[in-house]
Amino acid sequence: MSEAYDALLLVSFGGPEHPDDVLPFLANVTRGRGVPPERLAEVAEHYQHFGGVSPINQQCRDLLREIERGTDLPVYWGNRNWHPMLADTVAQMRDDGIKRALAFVTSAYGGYSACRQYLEDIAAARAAVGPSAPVIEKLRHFHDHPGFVEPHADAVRAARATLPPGGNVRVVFTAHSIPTSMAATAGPDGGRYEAQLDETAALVSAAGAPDLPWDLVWQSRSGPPHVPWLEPDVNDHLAALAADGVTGVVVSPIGFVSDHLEVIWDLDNEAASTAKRLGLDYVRAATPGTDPRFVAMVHDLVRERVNAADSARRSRLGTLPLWDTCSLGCCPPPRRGAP
Ligand SMILES: CC1=C(CCC(=O)O)c2cc3nc(cc4[nH]c(cc5[nH]c(cc1n2)c(C)c5CCC(=O)O)c(CCC(=O)O)c4C)C(CCC(=O)O)=C3C
Ligand SMILES: [Fe+2]
Repeated sequence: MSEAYDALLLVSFGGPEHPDDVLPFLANVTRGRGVPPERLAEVAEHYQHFGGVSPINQQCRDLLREIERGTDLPVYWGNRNWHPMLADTVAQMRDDGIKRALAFVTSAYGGYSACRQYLEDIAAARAAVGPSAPVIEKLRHFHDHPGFVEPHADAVRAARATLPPGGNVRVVFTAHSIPTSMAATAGPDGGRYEAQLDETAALVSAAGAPDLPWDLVWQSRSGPPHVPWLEPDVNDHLAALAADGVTGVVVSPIGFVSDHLEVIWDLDNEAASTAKRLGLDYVRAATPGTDPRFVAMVHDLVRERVNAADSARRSRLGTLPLWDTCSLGCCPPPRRGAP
């Protein structure tokens, strides 16, 4: 497909696949991040509720298989926090003679957790492999690519159709909350994580349920209680909607690309119970997963990067500035322990 690049690398978060993996996985995720032990114990229980198996790795295997069907490039897969670990994958790529790869990261947005941390982990994996490690270039943010927006929009439409007819229905878009200090440093001028999510929400709403009002709220808050994170939390928001006379909600997790643990626990379990307690009709819209349009998007992003001409005409629905390569100082991590 291209002479400039000789491999494609799928990079994801990673998740445990055995009860014994849960604690070491959580240690990898939270190393040096100031997450209180009470929160970790609580999250460990969420994983143990599913037998210690997060669905995310299998979802990556499924996506990998579908991506491989559409390209002649060898496709590799490495995670930030659990096996297959990026450093092992990059070592394998080196052994296979790979010189220059493109990386597709399973996060559509900018910001420290959503983008830069992946760049840092790719850099750390390359450093661990040494000077013979392949060059690895991350593909751009895809928050407004039709291959991401359209599957979310169809899912909203399909989910809505399962609610009882009539009623006062709202679409509630969710994404992973982040510390407000991290939100402030996201992107070249700050606020980019929220701005991109707001653009995605508007696009999904316009395509999937243009007649319904919508909100963008946050889920899966972590960190110590005294550190402010983006609000409102989805559960608090459902209570506010119920108090306002809303009778039903379609919850669409546009912050994510697959139905991993943050979706099946924090939404299908927690938010769904909150809605039940409030007497709200509740349905959760699916994520792209292996939707053929989402898989085709990956190939489109590769094509766009390989052909400079295509970079000038990106396949996209929004208007926020986009770039191929993040600048070095973009999205600095929030200072920890700062007053
Ligand atoms: C922006 C963002 C995304 C979306 C972008 C992307 O997709 O990358 C995301 C995705 C995910 N987050 C995930 C899991 C976890 N996130 C945690 C903790 C944290 N997430 C944060 C942010 C994000 N997280 C932050 C700021 C923290 C605090 C600690 C820190 O500053 O880093 C913790 C620690 C325990 C806790 O929740 O406190 C866990 C277990 C899984 C895997 C699910 C599975 O296993 O199926 C996925 C896809
Ligand atoms: Fe997370």
